[in-house]
Amino acid sequence: MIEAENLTKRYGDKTAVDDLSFTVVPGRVTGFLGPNGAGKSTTMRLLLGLDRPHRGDARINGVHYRDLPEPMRVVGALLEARAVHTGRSAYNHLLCLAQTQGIGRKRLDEVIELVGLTGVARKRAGGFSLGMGQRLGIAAALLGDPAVLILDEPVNGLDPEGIVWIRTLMQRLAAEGRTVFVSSHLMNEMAVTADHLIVIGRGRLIADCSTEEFIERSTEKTVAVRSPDAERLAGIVAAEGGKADPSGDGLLTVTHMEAARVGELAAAEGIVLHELTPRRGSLEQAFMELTRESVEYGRTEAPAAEPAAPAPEGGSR
Ligand SMILES: Nc1ncnc2c1ncn2[C@@H]1O[C@H](COP(=O)(O)OP(=O)(O)OP(=O)(O)O)[C@@H](O)[C@H]1O
Repeated sequence: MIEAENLTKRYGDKTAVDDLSFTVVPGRVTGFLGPNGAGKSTTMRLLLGLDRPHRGDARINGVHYRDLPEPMRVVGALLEARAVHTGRSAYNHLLCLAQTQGIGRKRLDEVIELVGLTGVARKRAGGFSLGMGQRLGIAAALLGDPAVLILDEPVNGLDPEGIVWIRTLMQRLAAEGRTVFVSSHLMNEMAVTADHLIVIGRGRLIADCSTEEFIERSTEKTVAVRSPDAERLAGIVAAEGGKADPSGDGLLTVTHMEAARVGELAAAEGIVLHELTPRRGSLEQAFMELTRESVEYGRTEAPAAEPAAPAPEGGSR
């Protein structure tokens, strides 16, 4: 469990984290979202005792990070600005870390295998690609078999296969009962990875709820209706308080009315439907909507398009 209580951190006259309180519970993946400069990395640094808050408190499993006797066995972390500029091999890099906490070579081999670096473990880590460096960072985070994981942008630099791999790994770690707290700016990815979201803007809490609820709350639901008699149906929907926008080819986008009601009205009037699909907004839309006020640099254009995340295995989130 991770607990942040009234966390506040200032840099000069800039308040990076502003009276932030939240709890991250075990057994699910909790996504940490916020526009650039919202304070995500600062919050993670505060949780990990790498920075001192001006006010408030951060605890991991009830204890301040600095008071953990063997921190790597309790919390594993991957920080965004990690960069392994080392002449050491990946194996030796992990071995040094393991030795500081009395972690054996068996576990070392396990994590190297787990992150898929077995073939390159003896190669110089400094020459690794961004994606391989990311895997090495994740291996380091997992070394102590910790119950809590704090991962800052773990999918950064990973290819699509790597992204699915880290998603599956995070979900598995959470299913094992661990606390998994992960920041990302890839909304589609978070939508299929995280069960719960903590969203911040300008250092303040904006939302702390399930991913479903976040999308539900912040985007308008629509219904896609296709009918050879779209024009007449649009009039009927409008007369009943809905709004139907035609977009050609017999397609209407209906708002302010549930799909069931549209179907009932069509049936009552003997209007044939070729499609009736409830649609909900995307996490990206919800995020843009909720954080509009708190984008730090007054950005007005949409963020760079993100490739759609493939559906998770065996899930529909
Ligand atoms: N060491 C520092 N000195 C001065 N200002 C800082 C420092 N670290 C962070 N900040 C400022 O604090 C605010 C929060 O930064 P932080 O890196 O925590 O945000 P973030 O949500 O992680 O952003 P991003 O998504 O861009 O990584 C920003 O305005 C940033 O410029």
